[in-house]
Amino acid sequence: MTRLSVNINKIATIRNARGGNNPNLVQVALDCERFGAQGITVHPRPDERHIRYQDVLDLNEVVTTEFNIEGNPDERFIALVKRVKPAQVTLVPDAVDAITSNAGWDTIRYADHLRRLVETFKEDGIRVSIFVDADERMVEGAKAVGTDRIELYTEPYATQYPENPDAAVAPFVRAARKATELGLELNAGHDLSLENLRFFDEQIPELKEVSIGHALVCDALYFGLENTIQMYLRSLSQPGFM
Ligand SMILES: CC(=O)[C@@H](O)[C@H](O)COP(=O)(O)O
Ligand SMILES: NCC(=O)COP(=O)(O)O
Repeated sequence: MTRLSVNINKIATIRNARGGNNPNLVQVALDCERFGAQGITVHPRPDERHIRYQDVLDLNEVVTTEFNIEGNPDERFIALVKRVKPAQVTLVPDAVDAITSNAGWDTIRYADHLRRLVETFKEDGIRVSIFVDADERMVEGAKAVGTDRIELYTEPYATQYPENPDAAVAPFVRAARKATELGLELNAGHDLSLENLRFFDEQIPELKEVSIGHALVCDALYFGLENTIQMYLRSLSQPGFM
């Protein structure tokens, strides 16, 4: 079964556009859960352009599904995650000026750094996931630093999917098999959408969780949030939806 974690960054983007509290991020998170989401993902960035650090504290008071905090593990992020102790932290190697995440970790080059981070979060009982490209060497490197899970960076899949779905998914299938062989659990995310999600999930039965934000919020403009979440759930292997 693949679980759906809704990334609510873009809800915060809209709220911040006017400086007030509309839409109310906490209420949207609660509604996502009510509409079937099995997790809430946030990705605070140092400039707080969407999710603010205070949002993470506020959400932690109310989220009852899996709370997943993604981000670049700078000092402030580490302190926040250790304070909140979410179900899962996803480590993402973002450049400070990146528009969005655009690559996975080089788990070999940064092995010592990642090993220390994994240890510090595991001390607090937080499940750790490392964001990686669909590259078997990077999966092996992730295993070597002690992570529980990896999250496959799916933007390259999403880009190639319209022209050649089989070729697009092939490296992800290989990376997923490698992860399973090594005993690593598997998440995926970035640019997954109603167009490309079902095929990805069908080809990778090992998948535990997808986190989806940008496309889901765009779809919600047309279909409404409740319908949209149900449509994404129907694209995944879910008991009751198959
Ligand atoms: C790690 C990942 O792929 C997503 O969290 C993505 O980076 C979303 O961040 P933005 O909403 O800032 O684009
Ligand atoms: N980890 C990926 C995520 O949370 C959402 O990415 P996107 O759907 O906004 O591209």
